[in-house]
Amino acid sequence: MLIIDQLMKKFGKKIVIHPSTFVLNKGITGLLGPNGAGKTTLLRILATYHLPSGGSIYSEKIAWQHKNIEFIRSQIGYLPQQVGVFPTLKVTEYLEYIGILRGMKPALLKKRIPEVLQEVNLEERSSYKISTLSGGMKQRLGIAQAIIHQPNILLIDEPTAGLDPEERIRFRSLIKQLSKDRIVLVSTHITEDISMTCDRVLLMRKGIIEEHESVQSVTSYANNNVWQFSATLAEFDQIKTKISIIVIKQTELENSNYVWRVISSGAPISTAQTVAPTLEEGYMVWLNKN
Ligand SMILES: Nc1ncnc2c1ncn2[C@@H]1O[C@H](COP(=O)(O)OP(=O)(O)OP(=O)(O)O)[C@@H](O)[C@H]1O
Repeated sequence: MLIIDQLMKKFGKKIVIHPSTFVLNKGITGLLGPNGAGKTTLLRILATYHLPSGGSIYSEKIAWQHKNIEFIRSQIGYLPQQVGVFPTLKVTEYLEYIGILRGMKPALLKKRIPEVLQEVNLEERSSYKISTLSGGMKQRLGIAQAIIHQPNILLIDEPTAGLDPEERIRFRSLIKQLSKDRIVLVSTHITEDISMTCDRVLLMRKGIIEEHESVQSVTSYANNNVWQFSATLAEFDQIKTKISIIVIKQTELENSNYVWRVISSGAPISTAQTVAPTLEEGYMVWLNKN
Protein backbone atom coordinates (compact mmCIF):
# COMPACT_ATOMS: atom_id res chain seq x y z
CA MET A 1 0.00 0.00 0.00
CA LEU A 2 1.18 3.49 -0.83
CA ILE A 3 -0.13 6.36 1.28
CA ILE A 4 -0.10 9.81 -0.24
CA ASP A 5 -0.66 12.44 2.41
CA GLN A 6 -1.36 16.10 1.60
CA LEU A 7 0.84 15.89 -1.49
CA MET A 8 1.26 19.25 -3.22
CA LYS A 9 3.24 20.53 -6.22
CA LYS A 10 3.98 24.04 -7.39
CA PHE A 11 5.91 25.17 -10.43
CA GLY A 12 6.95 28.72 -9.54
CA LYS A 13 3.81 30.26 -8.05
CA LYS A 14 1.43 27.98 -9.96
CA ILE A 15 -0.11 25.16 -7.94
CA VAL A 16 -0.25 22.16 -10.27
CA ILE A 17 -1.34 19.66 -7.58
CA HIS A 18 -3.42 20.97 -4.68
CA PRO A 19 -2.87 19.21 -1.32
CA SER A 20 -4.20 15.69 -1.94
CA THR A 21 -4.56 12.63 0.26
CA PHE A 22 -5.27 9.16 -1.10
CA VAL A 23 -4.13 5.55 -0.96
CA LEU A 24 -2.89 3.27 -3.74
CA ASN A 25 -3.57 -0.44 -3.24
CA LYS A 26 -2.74 -3.56 -5.23
CA GLY A 27 -4.68 -3.72 -8.49
CA ILE A 28 -5.23 -1.02 -11.08
CA THR A 29 -6.08 2.54 -10.17
CA GLY A 30 -7.03 4.74 -13.12
CA LEU A 31 -5.98 8.38 -13.04
CA LEU A 32 -8.58 10.07 -15.23
CA GLY A 33 -8.58 13.72 -16.17
CA PRO A 34 -8.44 16.16 -19.09
CA ASN A 35 -5.22 17.48 -20.65
CA GLY A 36 -3.31 19.71 -18.27
CA ALA A 37 -5.04 18.33 -15.13
CA GLY A 38 -1.66 17.44 -13.58
CA LYS A 39 -1.63 13.67 -14.18
CA THR A 40 1.90 13.48 -15.61
CA THR A 41 3.19 15.68 -12.80
CA LEU A 42 1.69 13.31 -10.21
CA LEU A 43 3.25 10.26 -11.92
CA ARG A 44 6.61 12.02 -12.12
CA ILE A 45 6.51 12.77 -8.41
CA LEU A 46 5.71 9.13 -7.64
CA ALA A 47 8.53 8.09 -9.99
CA THR A 48 10.91 10.40 -8.01
CA TYR A 49 11.52 12.51 -11.13
CA HIS A 50 10.03 15.62 -9.45
CA LEU A 51 10.21 16.49 -5.77
CA PRO A 52 6.85 17.39 -4.20
CA SER A 53 6.49 20.94 -2.85
CA GLY A 54 4.66 19.62 0.24
CA GLY A 55 3.15 16.54 1.87
CA SER A 56 4.51 13.02 2.19
CA ILE A 57 4.45 9.57 0.63
CA TYR A 58 4.82 6.33 2.62
CA SER A 59 5.12 2.72 1.53
CA GLU A 60 5.08 -0.10 4.09
CA LYS A 61 6.29 2.24 6.86
CA ILE A 62 9.09 3.71 4.72
CA ALA A 63 8.90 7.42 4.05
CA TRP A 64 9.79 8.48 0.53
CA GLN A 65 12.69 10.68 1.46
CA HIS A 66 15.95 11.38 -0.28
CA LYS A 67 17.92 9.15 2.10
CA ASN A 68 15.84 6.16 0.87
CA ILE A 69 15.95 7.09 -2.81
CA GLU A 70 17.77 3.95 -4.03
CA PHE A 71 15.29 1.70 -2.25
CA ILE A 72 12.31 3.70 -3.51
CA ARG A 73 13.56 3.55 -7.11
CA SER A 74 13.98 -0.21 -6.83
CA GLN A 75 10.25 -0.40 -5.99
CA ILE A 76 9.06 1.62 -8.98
CA GLY A 77 8.61 0.91 -12.66
CA TYR A 78 7.65 3.83 -14.88
CA LEU A 79 6.39 3.91 -18.46
CA PRO A 80 6.30 7.58 -19.45
CA GLN A 81 4.20 9.01 -22.29
CA GLN A 82 7.23 9.10 -24.55
CA VAL A 83 9.81 6.36 -24.04
CA GLY A 84 13.33 7.05 -25.22
CA VAL A 85 13.78 3.81 -27.15
CA PHE A 86 16.69 3.46 -29.54
CA PRO A 87 15.42 2.27 -32.93
CA THR A 88 18.67 0.61 -34.03
CA LEU A 89 19.02 -1.50 -30.86
CA LYS A 90 17.65 -5.00 -30.76
CA VAL A 91 14.96 -5.76 -28.15
CA THR A 92 17.35 -7.71 -25.88
CA GLU A 93 20.13 -5.11 -26.26
CA TYR A 94 17.73 -2.39 -25.13
CA LEU A 95 16.63 -4.39 -22.08
CA GLU A 96 20.29 -5.14 -21.21
CA TYR A 97 21.01 -1.42 -21.41
CA ILE A 98 18.06 -0.53 -19.13
CA GLY A 99 18.98 -3.35 -16.72
CA ILE A 100 22.56 -2.10 -16.46
CA LEU A 101 21.30 1.46 -15.81
CA ARG A 102 19.15 -0.04 -13.06
CA GLY A 103 22.29 -1.59 -11.52
CA MET A 104 21.27 -5.19 -12.23
CA LYS A 105 24.07 -7.78 -12.29
CA PRO A 106 24.78 -9.46 -15.73
CA ALA A 107 23.88 -12.95 -14.41
CA LEU A 108 20.51 -11.71 -13.12
CA LEU A 109 19.82 -9.86 -16.37
CA LYS A 110 20.55 -12.98 -18.41
CA LYS A 111 17.87 -14.83 -16.45
CA ARG A 112 15.43 -11.94 -16.24
CA ILE A 113 15.33 -10.78 -19.90
CA PRO A 114 13.71 -13.99 -21.31
CA GLU A 115 11.29 -14.00 -18.37
CA VAL A 116 10.19 -10.41 -18.91
CA LEU A 117 9.90 -10.91 -22.69
CA GLN A 118 7.59 -13.82 -22.00
CA GLU A 119 5.54 -11.72 -19.56
CA VAL A 120 4.90 -9.08 -22.24
CA ASN A 121 4.55 -11.67 -25.02
CA LEU A 122 7.52 -10.46 -27.07
CA GLU A 123 9.80 -13.49 -26.81
CA GLU A 124 9.61 -14.11 -30.57
CA ARG A 125 10.83 -10.57 -31.23
CA SER A 126 13.87 -10.71 -28.93
CA SER A 127 16.39 -10.37 -31.76
CA TYR A 128 14.41 -7.83 -33.80
CA LYS A 129 15.47 -4.20 -34.07
CA ILE A 130 13.14 -1.85 -32.19
CA SER A 131 12.47 0.08 -35.43
CA THR A 132 10.68 -3.00 -36.84
CA LEU A 133 8.16 -3.26 -33.97
CA SER A 134 4.55 -2.07 -34.21
CA GLY A 135 3.24 0.66 -31.88
CA GLY A 136 1.66 -1.92 -29.58
CA MET A 137 4.86 -3.98 -29.43
CA LYS A 138 6.86 -0.86 -28.56
CA GLN A 139 4.40 -0.17 -25.73
CA ARG A 140 4.84 -3.75 -24.48
CA LEU A 141 8.61 -3.29 -24.67
CA GLY A 142 8.07 -0.11 -22.65
CA ILE A 143 6.34 -2.24 -20.00
CA ALA A 144 9.19 -4.77 -20.14
CA GLN A 145 11.76 -2.04 -19.33
CA ALA A 146 9.49 -0.79 -16.53
CA ILE A 147 9.22 -4.21 -14.83
CA ILE A 148 12.66 -5.66 -15.58
CA HIS A 149 13.73 -5.12 -11.95
CA GLN A 150 10.44 -6.57 -10.62
CA PRO A 151 9.04 -3.45 -8.95
CA ASN A 152 5.97 -3.49 -6.66
CA ILE A 153 4.62 -0.29 -8.15
CA LEU A 154 4.02 0.32 -11.84
CA LEU A 155 3.26 3.81 -13.14
CA ILE A 156 1.97 4.11 -16.70
CA ASP A 157 1.28 7.40 -18.50
CA GLU A 158 -1.32 7.45 -21.34
CA PRO A 159 -0.59 3.89 -22.47
CA THR A 160 -3.16 3.31 -25.20
CA ALA A 161 -2.98 6.64 -27.06
CA GLY A 162 -2.11 5.87 -30.68
CA LEU A 163 -2.70 2.10 -30.46
CA ASP A 164 -5.12 0.35 -32.79
CA PRO A 165 -8.15 -1.38 -31.17
CA GLU A 166 -6.61 -4.88 -31.16
CA GLU A 167 -3.35 -3.72 -29.59
CA ARG A 168 -5.26 -1.60 -27.08
CA ILE A 169 -7.19 -4.68 -25.90
CA ARG A 170 -4.00 -6.76 -25.74
CA PHE A 171 -2.22 -4.01 -23.80
CA ARG A 172 -5.10 -3.68 -21.32
CA SER A 173 -5.07 -7.42 -20.61
CA LEU A 174 -1.30 -7.28 -20.04
CA ILE A 175 -1.73 -4.50 -17.48
CA LYS A 176 -4.52 -6.48 -15.81
CA GLN A 177 -2.22 -9.49 -15.55
CA LEU A 178 0.62 -7.38 -14.08
CA SER A 179 -1.69 -5.84 -11.47
CA LYS A 180 -2.35 -9.18 -9.75
CA ASP A 181 0.60 -8.73 -7.42
CA ARG A 182 1.46 -5.05 -7.64
CA ILE A 183 0.13 -1.52 -7.43
CA VAL A 184 -0.57 -0.16 -10.91
CA LEU A 185 -1.45 3.48 -11.56
CA VAL A 186 -2.53 4.26 -15.13
CA SER A 187 -3.01 7.82 -16.30
CA THR A 188 -5.44 8.35 -19.17
CA HIS A 189 -8.11 10.61 -20.59
CA ILE A 190 -9.80 7.66 -22.33
CA THR A 191 -12.74 6.47 -20.22
CA GLU A 192 -12.77 3.09 -21.99
CA ASP A 193 -9.27 2.36 -20.57
CA ILE A 194 -10.78 2.86 -17.12
CA SER A 195 -14.05 0.94 -17.59
CA MET A 196 -12.23 -2.06 -19.13
CA THR A 197 -9.46 -2.47 -16.57
CA CYS A 198 -9.56 -0.37 -13.41
CA ASP A 199 -10.53 -1.39 -9.90
CA ARG A 200 -10.48 2.17 -8.53
CA VAL A 201 -10.36 5.68 -9.97
CA LEU A 202 -8.68 8.96 -9.16
CA LEU A 203 -10.43 11.82 -10.94
CA MET A 204 -8.14 14.79 -11.51
CA ARG A 205 -9.00 18.26 -12.74
CA LYS A 206 -7.06 21.51 -12.36
CA GLY A 207 -4.72 19.88 -9.85
CA ILE A 208 -7.52 18.61 -7.61
CA ILE A 209 -7.72 14.85 -7.02
CA GLU A 210 -10.90 13.01 -6.07
CA GLU A 211 -10.63 9.39 -4.92
CA HIS A 212 -13.28 6.82 -5.97
CA GLU A 213 -13.41 3.26 -4.64
CA SER A 214 -15.02 1.94 -7.83
CA VAL A 215 -15.65 2.77 -11.46
CA GLN A 216 -19.38 2.58 -10.66
CA SER A 217 -18.99 5.43 -8.20
CA VAL A 218 -17.82 7.74 -11.04
CA THR A 219 -20.56 6.48 -13.35
CA SER A 220 -23.18 7.35 -10.73
CA TYR A 221 -22.44 11.07 -11.18
CA ALA A 222 -24.76 10.79 -14.20
CA ASN A 223 -27.59 8.93 -12.42
CA ASN A 224 -30.92 10.52 -13.45
CA ASN A 225 -29.08 12.88 -15.81
CA VAL A 226 -29.01 10.75 -18.97
CA TRP A 227 -32.17 10.93 -21.09
CA GLN A 228 -33.44 9.31 -24.24
CA PHE A 229 -36.27 10.61 -26.44
CA SER A 230 -37.25 10.99 -30.08
CA ALA A 231 -37.60 14.33 -31.84
CA THR A 232 -37.03 15.91 -35.25
CA LEU A 233 -34.10 18.30 -35.76
CA ALA A 234 -36.48 21.28 -35.60
CA GLU A 235 -38.07 20.01 -32.36
CA PHE A 236 -34.62 19.40 -30.89
CA ASP A 237 -33.54 22.98 -31.72
CA GLN A 238 -36.59 24.17 -29.78
CA ILE A 239 -35.78 21.96 -26.78
CA LYS A 240 -32.20 23.31 -26.70
CA THR A 241 -33.44 26.86 -26.26
CA LYS A 242 -35.14 25.85 -22.98
CA ILE A 243 -32.65 23.53 -21.27
CA SER A 244 -28.90 23.00 -21.30
CA ILE A 245 -28.05 19.72 -23.03
CA ILE A 246 -24.95 17.70 -23.95
CA VAL A 247 -25.67 15.38 -26.88
CA ILE A 248 -24.18 11.91 -26.45
CA LYS A 249 -25.75 10.14 -29.42
CA GLN A 250 -28.11 10.98 -32.25
CA THR A 251 -29.59 8.07 -34.22
CA GLU A 252 -31.62 8.75 -37.36
CA LEU A 253 -34.99 7.00 -37.72
CA GLU A 254 -37.50 7.16 -40.57
CA ASN A 255 -39.69 10.23 -41.16
CA SER A 256 -36.91 12.75 -40.27
CA ASN A 257 -37.11 11.62 -36.68
CA TYR A 258 -34.12 10.96 -34.44
CA VAL A 259 -33.50 9.16 -31.16
CA TRP A 260 -31.44 11.45 -28.91
CA ARG A 261 -29.34 10.36 -25.94
CA VAL A 262 -28.39 13.44 -23.96
CA ILE A 263 -27.14 14.60 -20.59
CA SER A 264 -29.23 17.24 -18.87
CA SER A 265 -30.12 17.98 -15.27
CA GLY A 266 -33.88 17.73 -15.91
CA ALA A 267 -36.21 16.09 -18.45
CA PRO A 268 -35.67 17.81 -21.84
CA ILE A 269 -39.30 17.01 -22.84
CA SER A 270 -42.14 15.24 -21.08
CA THR A 271 -41.70 12.06 -23.19
CA ALA A 272 -37.96 11.73 -22.31
CA GLN A 273 -36.96 8.75 -20.17
CA THR A 274 -33.90 8.36 -17.98
CA VAL A 275 -31.49 5.58 -18.95
CA ALA A 276 -28.59 3.88 -17.12
CA PRO A 277 -25.45 6.01 -17.51
CA THR A 278 -22.03 4.91 -18.78
CA LEU A 279 -18.70 5.81 -17.17
CA GLU A 280 -18.09 8.35 -19.93
CA GLU A 281 -21.38 10.07 -19.08
CA GLY A 282 -20.54 10.08 -15.35
CA TYR A 283 -17.16 11.59 -16.18
CA MET A 284 -18.76 14.26 -18.39
CA VAL A 285 -21.22 15.27 -15.66
CA TRP A 286 -18.29 15.51 -13.22
CA LEU A 287 -16.23 17.57 -15.72
CA ASN A 288 -19.10 19.97 -16.31
CA LYS A 289 -20.09 20.54 -12.67
CA ASN A 290 -19.04 23.91 -11.24
N1 LIG B 1 8.28 21.27 -15.53
C1 LIG B 1 7.23 22.11 -15.53
N2 LIG B 1 7.39 23.43 -15.30
C2 LIG B 1 6.33 24.27 -15.28
N3 LIG B 1 5.06 23.90 -15.47
C3 LIG B 1 4.83 22.61 -15.72
C4 LIG B 1 5.89 21.63 -15.76
N4 LIG B 1 5.37 20.42 -16.00
C5 LIG B 1 4.02 20.61 -16.12
N5 LIG B 1 3.70 21.91 -15.95
C6 LIG B 1 2.34 22.49 -15.97
O1 LIG B 1 1.56 21.75 -15.05
C7 LIG B 1 0.22 21.58 -15.53
C8 LIG B 1 -0.14 20.13 -15.51
O2 LIG B 1 0.62 19.44 -16.52
P1 LIG B 1 0.66 17.86 -16.65
O3 LIG B 1 1.53 17.54 -17.84
O4 LIG B 1 0.99 17.27 -15.36
O5 LIG B 1 -0.87 17.56 -17.01
P2 LIG B 1 -1.52 16.25 -17.63
O6 LIG B 1 -2.81 16.04 -16.92
O7 LIG B 1 -0.54 15.14 -17.63
O8 LIG B 1 -1.82 16.68 -19.12
P3 LIG B 1 -1.52 15.89 -20.47
O9 LIG B 1 -2.57 14.82 -20.56
O10 LIG B 1 -1.71 16.97 -21.52
O11 LIG B 1 -0.11 15.40 -20.39
C9 LIG B 1 0.18 22.22 -16.93
O12 LIG B 1 -0.36 23.52 -16.78
C10 LIG B 1 1.64 22.26 -17.32
O13 LIG B 1 1.88 23.35 -18.19
